[in-house]
Amino acid sequence: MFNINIPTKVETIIECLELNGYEAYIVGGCVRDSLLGKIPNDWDITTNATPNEIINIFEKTIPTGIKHGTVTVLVDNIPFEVTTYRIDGEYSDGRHPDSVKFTESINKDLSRRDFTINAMAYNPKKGVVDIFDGCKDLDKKLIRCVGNPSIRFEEDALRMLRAIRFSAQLNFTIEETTINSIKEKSPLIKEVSIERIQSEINKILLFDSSKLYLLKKVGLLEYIIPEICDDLSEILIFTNNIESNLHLKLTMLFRNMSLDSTHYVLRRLRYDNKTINRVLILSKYRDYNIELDRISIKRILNKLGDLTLFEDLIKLKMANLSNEDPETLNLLNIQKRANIIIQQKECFLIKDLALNGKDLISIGVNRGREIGETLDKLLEIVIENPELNNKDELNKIVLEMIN
Ligand SMILES: Nc1ccn([C@@H]2O[C@H](COP(=O)(O)OP(=O)(O)OP(=O)(O)O)[C@@H](O)[C@H]2O)c(=O)n1
Repeated sequence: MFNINIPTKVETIIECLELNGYEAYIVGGCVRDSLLGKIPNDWDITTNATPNEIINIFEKTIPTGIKHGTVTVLVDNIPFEVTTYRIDGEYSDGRHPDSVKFTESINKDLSRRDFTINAMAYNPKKGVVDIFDGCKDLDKKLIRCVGNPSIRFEEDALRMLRAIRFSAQLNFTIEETTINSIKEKSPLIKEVSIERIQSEINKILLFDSSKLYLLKKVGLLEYIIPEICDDLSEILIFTNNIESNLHLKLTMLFRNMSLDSTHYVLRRLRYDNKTINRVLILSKYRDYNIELDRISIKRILNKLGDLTLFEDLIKLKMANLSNEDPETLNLLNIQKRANIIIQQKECFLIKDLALNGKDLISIGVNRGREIGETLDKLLEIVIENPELNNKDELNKIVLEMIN
């Protein structure tokens, strides 16, 4: 019998439910990850107690998803999701079950789950409940639907993307009937909300971006990002080569697209403004030629706004080069010099000038556009002559400018 090390708080919840006459198991991802020797992200508990019964048993609960049978139980203020065994109803929108029916049977609850490796439950006294051979599939490194794949994907079309995400996350293969069914059902992905799709795409990119080729192979990519379908194999050489960081991966993924198209696709995929801005600025300066001299480095630091994006730009440029390429060494030296510029607090942004807009007005510069133009000129002077970045010197320069 397998033994899973369950956190004490989770064990307390299971024991409490049992003492009140109910069954309780940990279920899904935490069983899968524990059997793989990985630390689970979270511990989900499933029980035959109804949501009201769960609320009555525990001191502190939050009815987080009562419609779907989920109650959050707080143990020492740590939240755990406890869900009543359920059989889902029809998913007419391919997203949410129209109705949720509870059941008394753990086996029925496991039957409605997506993949065999996610359809196992565990109880410290009873061991692993594994009616779909999830353990065998873990050994064989296989992602296989529970029962009929077509039905599973019709219930929730996102599961097609989840299959590819798990294959990226665990480095597993997708079993043949499951993959054939994804090929057949791929148009159903159009029914799924873009937010859920984006979240899975991000995980694929971060776990193993090379698995995006599978997305194309099964026909899903043409519904999600058709713009990159044609030259995907070339794009992936670069995308796989860059560190696992979302905006770097996205910048590489859209490397053959114009800035306007990149912006359009990122908006369509509902990325947040911070991610969009980072990808756009990195895409804009990806081919910018940075010289080793401090002035050139400060100019690009100014365009990017901070050192982190500068480091990202260097990483992007290096990912396009071989280790032996002399440009690699040059880029490393540029990076070192940028670090020194930052350490020495040299000014490359208007906000770091020794004078601000208010100071300029008091010196006599006209309000409005002239203020911005003067600050731009001062910054250009200070980038070339860092020693002039103090109030007295800049005052003198401004007075000369306006007289
Ligand atoms: N579309 C879905 C989503 C989830 N599940 C089931 O609900 C469990 C929990 O789902 P989720 O938290 O999304 O994923 P995990 O399997 O826990 O994996 P991870 O935390 O690594 O994302 C899954 O294991 C699976 O049994 C499902 O059958 N169909």
